Amino acid sequence: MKIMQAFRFEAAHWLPKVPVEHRCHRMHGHSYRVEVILEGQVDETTGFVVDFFDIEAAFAPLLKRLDHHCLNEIEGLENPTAENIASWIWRHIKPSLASLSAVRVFETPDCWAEYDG
Ligand SMILES: Nc1nc2c(c(=O)[nH]1)N=C([C@H](O)[C@H](O)COP(=O)(O)OP(=O)(O)OP(=O)(O)O)CN2
Ligand SMILES: [Zn+2]
Repeated sequence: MKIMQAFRFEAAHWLPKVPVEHRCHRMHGHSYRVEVILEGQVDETTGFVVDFFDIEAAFAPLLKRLDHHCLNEIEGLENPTAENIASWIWRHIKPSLASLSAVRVFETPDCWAEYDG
């Protein structure tokens, strides 16, 4: 069984590795959506794979670091592409969410990157 919980945050960033003519080389912002996807057996007693409240608790410290910040200033996110944000989130929440299956980061409603370890 798979379950998913979504989170949103607002952040600024710029992409240092693209050519200076690329518009994403300039500082700009996005309304990011993050989908945290878990996979596992449904517990017979609770009916949960994992309690959504536990996912929220695991993600809360990251949300605090990401929301309304400049992503380039966060350690490990110096090149904050959607791909790198997805793997950064994975690295930080996997220790507290063993059944983590994937992290999907939407930079816009039409573009996402997914990391599954
Ligand atoms: N593979 C990736 N490609 C690009 C990434 C990325 O993270 N991974 N990121 C960017 C820029 O961050 C860029 O800002 C993307 O957003 P934006 O240009 O605003 O998106 P749209 O083109 O859909 O926006 P419109 O202004 O509505 O056209 C670029 N590439
Ligand atoms: Zn961008």
